[in-house]
Parts: sequence; C-alpha cells; structure tokens
Amino acid sequence: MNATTFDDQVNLGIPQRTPGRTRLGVMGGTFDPIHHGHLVAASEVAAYLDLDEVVFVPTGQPWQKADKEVTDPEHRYLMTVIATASNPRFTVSRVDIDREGPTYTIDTLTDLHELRPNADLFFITGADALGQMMTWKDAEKMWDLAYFIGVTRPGHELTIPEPAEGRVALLEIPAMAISSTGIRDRARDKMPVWYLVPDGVVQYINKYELYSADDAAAGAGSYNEGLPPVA
Ligand SMILES: Nc1ncnc2c1ncn2[C@@H]1O[C@H](COP(=O)(O)OP(=O)(O)OP(=O)(O)O)[C@@H](O)[C@H]1O
Ligand SMILES: O=C(O)c1ccc[n+]([C@@H]2O[C@H](COP(=O)([O-])O)[C@@H](O)[C@H]2O)c1
Repeated sequence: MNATTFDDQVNLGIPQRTPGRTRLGVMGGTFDPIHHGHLVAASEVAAYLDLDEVVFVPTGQPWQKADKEVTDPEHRYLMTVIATASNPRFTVSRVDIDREGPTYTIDTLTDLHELRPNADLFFITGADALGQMMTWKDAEKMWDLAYFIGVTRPGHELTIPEPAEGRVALLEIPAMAISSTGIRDRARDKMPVWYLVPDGVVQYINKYELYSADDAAAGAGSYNEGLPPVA
C-alpha cells in the first residue's frame, strides 16, 4: 500500500472505529513554543480520522535539536496546557518530559500503550518531521505501535521515506506558515506574536520573558505586552 497522493487522504490501513477502543491522536513536538500550526494539524487529523482525543506530548530532550538551545521542559509543558485547555478533546501528557534521557518516539508510544491499553494510537507529524522519520530510533518498530499520519506544512515537501511507504497516511491541511523558530525570533526582536500562538501563550512568553535577548527583557516596550483594559 502506498500513500503518496492527496486523493488517498484518509487512507491506507487506517481502520474504521472498533467498538470499545478509543481513537487517540498523538501530537509529539518540542513546542518551543506551541503555535497555531500544531493546533490546526491536531484538529484537522482529529476531524478526518474521527479521533476521540489528541494527546500533545512535549519532548523532554529532543536529541536531534541538541545543537540548539531548548527552553526548560516545564515552560514548554505549561504553554502546551494553556494552548490546549479550551478544547475538550485535547490533552497533554508528561511521559516524555518525565522520562530521563533523550526523547524517542518509540518510548513515547510504548508508554502511551501501557497507560491507555484500550486506545489505538495515531501519531501526527508534519512534513518536515516525516522526512526525518527514518533517522529516529528503532523507526521500523514504530509501525507496530501506531498508525502514522503525515500532514502538509508550507515550505516542506510531503513525501514518505521509502521504508515507511505504506505505513503513513497523508493529509492536506490548511497552510499555516508558522514555526516555533519564527516565533522565538519575533519575540527576540520584540515583534508581535499575537495570533500566531494562542493569547495565553503570548502572555506566558511575556510573563516569563522567554525568548528575550540577554540584554533586554522581552516584555518592556514590546508589541507582546498585554493590551490595556478597555475603559
Ligand atoms: N505550521 C505547521 N504545519 C504543520 N505541521 C507543523 C507545523 N509546525 C510544526 N508542525 C509539526 O508539529 C510537530 C512538532 O513540531 P515542533 O514543535 O518542532 O515545531 P516547529 O515549528 O517545527 O519548531 P522549530 O521551528 O523550533 O523547529 C512536527 O511534526 C512538525 O512537523
Ligand atoms: O524517536 C526519535 O528518535 C525522534 C527523533 C526526532 C524527533 N522525534 C519526535 O518527533 C516529534 C517532533 O519532534 P521535533 O524535534 O521536530 O519537535 C516529537 O514527538 C519527537 O519526539 C523522535
């Protein structure tokens, strides 16, 4: 089975709902910070695949980002909680941030299986991450633990690495040209990040002065300050 065109959309080995089993989406990410690209991806996959829930799983130590500075996991976790709080189908898991050592998806899926034995897992990944998937630890063993759904992302070609062909379904989603890198850069430059991330996440970034340049507090004088109350 190949999933290479959007005609296939929700396709290829993705089973129909099984009575008594929960359909659980898994949205893994570093979420530094979480943004509307992540939220739209989760929401779209949930709608197309009739998922009961999507659990967002912030990474603990994203080993493939070891050359980059990554914000403290507790901040990333709390921003993810804030961003997802209003959606009754969205939850957040600490499995990756509470596990010591580098974060591997094989461990994420194994832990979630133990915690949720009645759930079928649907791992959601953007086009960029999908392209890297065969570099992940024990990649070939992941197929036994979850279905994989690759979603479109502006600036990245959505292709399935050859060994993963037939193991990944593709879904075209509304284009959100947003990245965490871009948001960090904007915050550092004191440019607005309103509407790229949920309001509560803007306020959290501002409150803890995340992504501020060393020599200047992000909040003071920036476009990311809270709006004054209306008189
Ligand atoms: N705008 C987007 N559209 C679709 N998928 C996305 C988008 N942004 C991120 N994703 C996907 O969400 C998952 C987690 O991404 P991650 O937390 O690394 O965000 P990022 O914006 O890529 O971060 P960074 O810029 O720091 O690398 C990955 O599977 C990624 O492909
Ligand atoms: O398992 C691995 O080796 C592995 C390597 C890189 C990324 N991942 C997972 O891919 C997801 C997106 O990661 P990232 O680094 O793009 O935020 C997240 O759930 C990571 O744990 C997993």
